[in-house]
Amino acid sequence: MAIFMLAHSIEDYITCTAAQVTGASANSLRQFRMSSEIYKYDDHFKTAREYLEHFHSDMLGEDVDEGLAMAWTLGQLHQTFTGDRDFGRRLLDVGSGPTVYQLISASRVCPEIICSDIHKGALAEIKKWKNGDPNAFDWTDAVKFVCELEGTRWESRQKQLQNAIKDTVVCDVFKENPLHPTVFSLFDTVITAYCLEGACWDKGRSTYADTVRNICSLLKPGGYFILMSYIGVTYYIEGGQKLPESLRLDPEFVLKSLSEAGITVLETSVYKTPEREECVFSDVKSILYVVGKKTQ
Ligand SMILES: C[S@@+](CC[C@H](N)C(=O)[O-])C[C@H]1O[C@@H](n2cnc3c(N)ncnc32)[C@H](O)[C@@H]1O
Repeated sequence: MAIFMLAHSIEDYITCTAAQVTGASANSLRQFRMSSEIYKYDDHFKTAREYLEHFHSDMLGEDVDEGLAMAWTLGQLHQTFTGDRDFGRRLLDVGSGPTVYQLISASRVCPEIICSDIHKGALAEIKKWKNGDPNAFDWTDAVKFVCELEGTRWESRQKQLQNAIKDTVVCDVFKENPLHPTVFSLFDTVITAYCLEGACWDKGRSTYADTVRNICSLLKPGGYFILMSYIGVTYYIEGGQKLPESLRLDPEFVLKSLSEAGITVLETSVYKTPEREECVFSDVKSILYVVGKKTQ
């Protein structure tokens, strides 16, 4: 989990890193499309790896600005996936970014997990980790934390998650079928953590509701939907400027969007972000965690 991201079209992600080589300004190269997979990750971090190092190198520590609440989040996911519900075999994670913490608990019950994101560099980080690459980001602390809750052995659970991640695919939540052109049958469970609010931050509420509908269309009737979202952001900070946010998400609107997309909400929890004098990335107020079931 981490910050909202301000670059939300594929063009934004394809900012050319050649600026460093040629001395040209990044702005003058913004229009230039590279065929390479080395895209700028967002407006704060050049690469997905930099993002990981910033937000997750002390993953169980407290980041008061963004309300990074890893222990709370892992605890919510643990409770969800150790309950009585049958989450099926096949799970899709939408907007995975370069992270896998959100899938640790799920991997105990769902043996086939597909990770998806618009950013290929983020997916490449997941692939490295799945393949046991020695340069992959280290998720051991998160895995150990969940294993303490489960009473399981972390080495075998880490392997279980690595084996469960079957593929990483490009997705775009703005498409009616976000996984197009890749074809999958409908999923038993869909998770999305901190993706839609970032993707839609300047696009308004009706676009947000469309993205909720788009990703819920990938879920089987009777399947489960798990969402984590930042709430109450009124601005993002970029280059020292406060950029007004267009969604102003509150739990009521998020839940209404889910309901309009055919999801019956079963459980919600809220984590309140600690008060702080100055915000670094945004003025996020809380985190909403939702478990729902597709009924239509
Ligand atoms: C804040 S990160 C969250 C990553 C991860 N889920 C987590 O919990 O840390 C948001 C992710 O949404 C992805 N994203 C942004 N716009 C998107 C879009 N239109 N379609 C799919 N993913 C998108 C970004 O590339 C980024 O990896």
